[in-house]
Amino acid sequence: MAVYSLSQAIASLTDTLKQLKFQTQSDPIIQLSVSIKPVPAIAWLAAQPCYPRIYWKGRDTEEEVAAIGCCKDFFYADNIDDNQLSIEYQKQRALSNNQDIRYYGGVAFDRTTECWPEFGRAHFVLPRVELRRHGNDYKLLVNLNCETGNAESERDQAMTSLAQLASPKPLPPPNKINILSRSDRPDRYRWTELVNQVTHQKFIQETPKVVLSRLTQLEINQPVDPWMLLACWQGRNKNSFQFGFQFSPDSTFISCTPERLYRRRQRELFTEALAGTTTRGLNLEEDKVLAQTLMEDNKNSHENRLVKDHIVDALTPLSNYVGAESIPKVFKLSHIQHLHRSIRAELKPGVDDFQLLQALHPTPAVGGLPKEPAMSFIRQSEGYARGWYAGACGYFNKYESEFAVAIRSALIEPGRINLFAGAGIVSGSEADSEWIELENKLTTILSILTEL
Ligand SMILES: C=C(O[C@@H]1C=C(C(=O)O)C=C[C@H]1O)C(=O)O
Ligand SMILES: [Mg+2]
Repeated sequence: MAVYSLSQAIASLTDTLKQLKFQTQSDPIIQLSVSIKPVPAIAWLAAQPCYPRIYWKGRDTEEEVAAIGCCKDFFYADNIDDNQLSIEYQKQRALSNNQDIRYYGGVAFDRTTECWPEFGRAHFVLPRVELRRHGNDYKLLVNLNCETGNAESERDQAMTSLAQLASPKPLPPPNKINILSRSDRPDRYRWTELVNQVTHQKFIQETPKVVLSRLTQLEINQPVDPWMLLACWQGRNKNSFQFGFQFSPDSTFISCTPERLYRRRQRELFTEALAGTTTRGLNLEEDKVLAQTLMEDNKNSHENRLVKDHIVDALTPLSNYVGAESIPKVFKLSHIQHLHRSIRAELKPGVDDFQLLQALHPTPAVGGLPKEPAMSFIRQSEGYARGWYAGACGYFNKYESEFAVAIRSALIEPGRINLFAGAGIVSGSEADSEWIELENKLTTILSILTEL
C-alpha cells in the first residue's frame, strides 16, 4: 500500500472525493483514509487553522489521534441523561457500517449543574479530518456526513478542509510562566471545614467516601500554548492518557490522567480502581519504602477497596463475568504513586456504552459513595462548578470505545490557568494531609509551568 507525504495524501484524498459517486443506498457517513509518513501529531494539530481541535492518546495502547473540524456536532448545553444520549447514538450508529468511525468528546462530572459554555454537559464530535497513529502506522482520514441529503456540498466542504490543512510547525519552546497570583477554591480554611464535616462520625457512617476537590486559579499576563503544555505533560507521565479539547481559540481543556474509566473491545471490558496516593521517593530505596507503606496503609487501602467493590457491583448486572485483582499494585507517576487494581468483565450481549457510562461514571474515585449523597454534598459545598474536571472523555465506536477520567487536568483561558485536584475523604482522613495530597497532585503541572 502506498505511503504518502502529507501533501500527497491531501492530493490523493481530494482526487478520490472528486470521483466519489453518491448512491442513494450508500452509507450517509463516508470515511476515506490514506497511509502517510510519520507526522508529529500534537504539532500538526496546533498548526491547524480550524476548530474544534481534539487530541487523544491512549494509555496502554499505541494509539494517538489528532482531529480537527467537525462534520457532525452533538452538543448538549442542558442536562441530558444516558438514556437520551443512548437513543441519539443508536440513531447515529445506524447510519453506517464502517468500523472505523469514531465520535470523540466528553461528559461533564455532574450533568445536573451548569457547565463551561462551549463544553456543555456533554459534547461529542464526528471530526472532519483525523490524523491517526497506531504504533508506527500513520493515516490521514476525512469524514463526510451526507445525512441531510446534500452530498455535493458535503464533498465541497471536505475538499475545502483538506485544502486548508497546514503543515506541522514545531511547537513553541516551553517558557517559564510568570504567575501573578494564585487563588484556591475552597481555600485551606474552608477545606478543613469540609473535611471535618465529611469525616464526622454520623456523616461518614452513611457516606463512607466523598472525593472533595479544589480549583486553583493562576493569573498570568503572557500567552500559554495549551498544546505545548500538553506535550510537556506527556513527556513527564508517558504511562497516562493525554487528551485535549479546544472548541474555540480561547478555551482549552487538557488532561494527563492515569485513570481509565473503561476500555471496551466488543464485549470485553477493562476498567480499574485507582485511588490511594503517596509521593515518590528521592531515591530507589525511599521510593520502595513509600510504596510499601502505601500498600499497608489502612486509609489508602480503604479508599481503593471502596472503588473496587463499587465497580464490581455496578458491572455485575451487565456482565457474564467480572473479576478484580484482590491485592492492589502500585502505579507510579512522576511525582506521586497510587494504589491500582485492574478489573475485567465480559459484558452480556447488547450492553451499550451508555449503560456503561451510567453504571460507572462518576466512580467513587472522583465522586463518592453512595453516589447520590456524595454528589449532592459536592454540589452544595465545593463552591465552584467542576465542569469537565473529573468528567469522562474519550471516544465511541461500534466495536470498541475508551474513556478516561478527566483528572490531572487544566482549563487554559486568556490570562488564566485553572488547575484541578481532588482527594478521597474517608474515615481516617485528616484535612492537613489531604490538602498536601492536593498539592502533590499539582506538582507535575506546576513544575512544567514554573521550573523551566
Ligand atoms: C480526584 C483526583 O484523584 C483521585 C483521588 C485519589 C486519592 O484520593 O488518593 C487518587 C486517584 C484518583 O482516584 C484528582 O487527581 O483530582
Ligand atoms: Mg487519597
